[in-house]
Amino acid sequence: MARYSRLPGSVALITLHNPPVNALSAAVRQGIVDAVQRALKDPKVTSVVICGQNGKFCGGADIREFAGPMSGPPLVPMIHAIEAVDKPVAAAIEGVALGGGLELALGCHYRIAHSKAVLGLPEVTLGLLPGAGGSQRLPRLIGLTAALDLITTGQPLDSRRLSTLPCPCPPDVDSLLDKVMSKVRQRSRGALAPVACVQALRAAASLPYAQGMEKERELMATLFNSGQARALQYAFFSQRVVGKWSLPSGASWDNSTARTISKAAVIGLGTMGRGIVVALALTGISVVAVETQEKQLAEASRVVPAMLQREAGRRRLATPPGVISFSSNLQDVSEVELVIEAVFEDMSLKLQVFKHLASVCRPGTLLCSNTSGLDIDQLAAVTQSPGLVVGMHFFAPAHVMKLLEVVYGPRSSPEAVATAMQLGKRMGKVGVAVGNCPGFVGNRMLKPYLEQANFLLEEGATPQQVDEALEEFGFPMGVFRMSDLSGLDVGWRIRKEAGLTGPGVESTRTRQGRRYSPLPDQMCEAGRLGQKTGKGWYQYDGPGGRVARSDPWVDIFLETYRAEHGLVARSITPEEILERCLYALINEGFNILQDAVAAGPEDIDAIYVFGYGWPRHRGGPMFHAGQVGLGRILERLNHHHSHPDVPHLKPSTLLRRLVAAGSPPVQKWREFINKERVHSQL
Ligand SMILES: CC/C=C\C/C=C/C(=O)SCCNC(=O)CCNC(=O)[C@H](O)C(C)(C)COP(=O)(O)OP(=O)(O)OC[C@H]1O[C@@H](n2cnc3c(N)ncnc32)[C@H](O)[C@@H]1OP(=O)(O)O
Repeated sequence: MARYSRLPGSVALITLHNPPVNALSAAVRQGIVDAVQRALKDPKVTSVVICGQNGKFCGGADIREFAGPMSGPPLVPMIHAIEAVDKPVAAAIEGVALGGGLELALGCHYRIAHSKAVLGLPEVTLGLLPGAGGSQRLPRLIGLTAALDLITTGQPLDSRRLSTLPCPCPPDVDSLLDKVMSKVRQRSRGALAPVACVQALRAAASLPYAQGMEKERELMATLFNSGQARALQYAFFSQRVVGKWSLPSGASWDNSTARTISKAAVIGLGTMGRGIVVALALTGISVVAVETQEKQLAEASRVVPAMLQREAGRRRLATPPGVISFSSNLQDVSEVELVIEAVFEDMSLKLQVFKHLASVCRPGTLLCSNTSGLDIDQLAAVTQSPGLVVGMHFFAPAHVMKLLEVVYGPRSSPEAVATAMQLGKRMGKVGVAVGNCPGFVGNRMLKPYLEQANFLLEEGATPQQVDEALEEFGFPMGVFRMSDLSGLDVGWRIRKEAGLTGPGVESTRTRQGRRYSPLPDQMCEAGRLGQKTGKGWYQYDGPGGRVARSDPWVDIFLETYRAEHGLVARSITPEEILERCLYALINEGFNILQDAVAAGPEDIDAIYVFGYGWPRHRGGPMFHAGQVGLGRILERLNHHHSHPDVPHLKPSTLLRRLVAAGSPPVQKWREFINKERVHSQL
């Protein structure tokens, strides 16, 4: 027979009981079948362990039964049924697991054996073969060669201990490891751990166990003491910290209730809108996709279902995607619970859409804008319920990129923020709640970074030099390669709207009282918009080309520009490139914390890691500042702040105060900022 018991907690224990060797008699088989059924039916049971009474797992089929007529449940289907159950089943092997006993263990999902256990398939010695699946499962577990040896001789084995075994390797192991190493180096962009993993496995393949262990210890010690491990562990926690959002009003994730959205609409089916439709539909939400331009609508109706299909297939979704209906009529959104406006980044157009939405949507509908930096309050002001308006800033491609900035204004209700954050979570995004200001967090910090990159070109650097320094740091793409990919006209349009460039604006290097580089505007004026035109800071094989090559035209363009403005090119080191670009960005991060636009450094770091390609093994810009040393950042900002007309390099008050307070670790900044605020020091 077999005894069934449920251990405290969730494990069911099935103990074979048939002294002296727990042979699989008809009664034992029946007992196993019944016990497995019980374990499956018991909702409290989440896993099953099979063991044998009296220190013996099982001596195999009951040899005595072979002589008579078969009775009781047959062994083969019984083992099949065990293998098929969806709760994990483990065999705990003590003493012997022989013949049908080992075959029973092979049908379990896991096997764990005592060091003195003896395992074997001795059927051959009884004129049989391992006919309860042993001849089929064992070679799949231990390979054909070892299985041949065990099954044809019937010789039992001691329970193996992995440290005593050689590492099975393909004949060309060195070339395999070299190939993997170069792939890993390329992919990891300076991360140490993936490289160390390959080194450890090389040791397993080439060294005796003890030496392999020594190598593993050495590698682990290096990783443990590296800043990268600390950065990655910090990134792990910051991802979780941002989920526990809080607003200056005191509303937070644990005192606000989110609405569950089942019907949503997206307005505008350009690149962003299409991605957002797919992201929503993948969560099972029914989406009304609205586009008023006929041509764009026709293209989206063709492209979006294919995108959805592809992504659903890639994610092997259990739930079928939500239904998408396409429309050219804004009136069709009247029944949805939430709208995401994703029209062109133009305030007057967005205002027009919001006014229209306010008139067609049911009262209580949440209205969200996928703006990358425009004023959410201004949009909220044209609706009847400003509390129901938030920004949902997606990143392209919206159905792939993890980051979502959820932008709240002073009038956004906790419910609206909670719903947007919850929706982001359903879409698999890392949502970060941020305050309303031009560019929010991500793009506000990007501005001084881009600005410094342009200044560096004026002063003598090439786009390649700048990009190489940033890529060496760990960004997947340097700033100029990235601009070419996203299109130089995006920033051009924003600068035109801000009155910084365009007809009637004088082509000087100081605008609106600040140092300004007209280089990117001039590139656009020359029709060099990036990959889409086949030419930007680099040249490509043609419009839409992806492979960037340096372009002598750009070198001549920069030389001419410098000559026109009386600038003398100087040699610029990668260190200066990093300091100027990254410290300007970090400094803006401190300003953002000071202004309470981000709740803490983790929010900024999550935004940069998940949305802007900041290398995860460097934690994020604010964490990096702590690693470099706040004093050092302050000193270098002071050094580079030689141009009083470059305010982004002027060290932020918060940075100064942190340095004055002895540079507390990044985990303490939130508390520090709150205290400073209470004492009106910020
Ligand atoms: C459709 C698929 C059908 C079949 C596939 C499966 C086939 C099989 O499983 S065939 C059986 C394979 N198993 C064996 O060949 C193991 C045989 N037994 C042993 O090798 C040893 O008994 C032992 C290592 C398990 C224990 O050794 P030890 O402690 O020295 O005790 P004994 O050998 O004296 O045995 C004690 C006692 O138990 C009886 N016994 C042992 N194994 C079986 C068995 N499989 N079936 C029935 N009875 C078994 C043994 O005869 C002794 O009995 P007595 O005390 O009455 O003599």
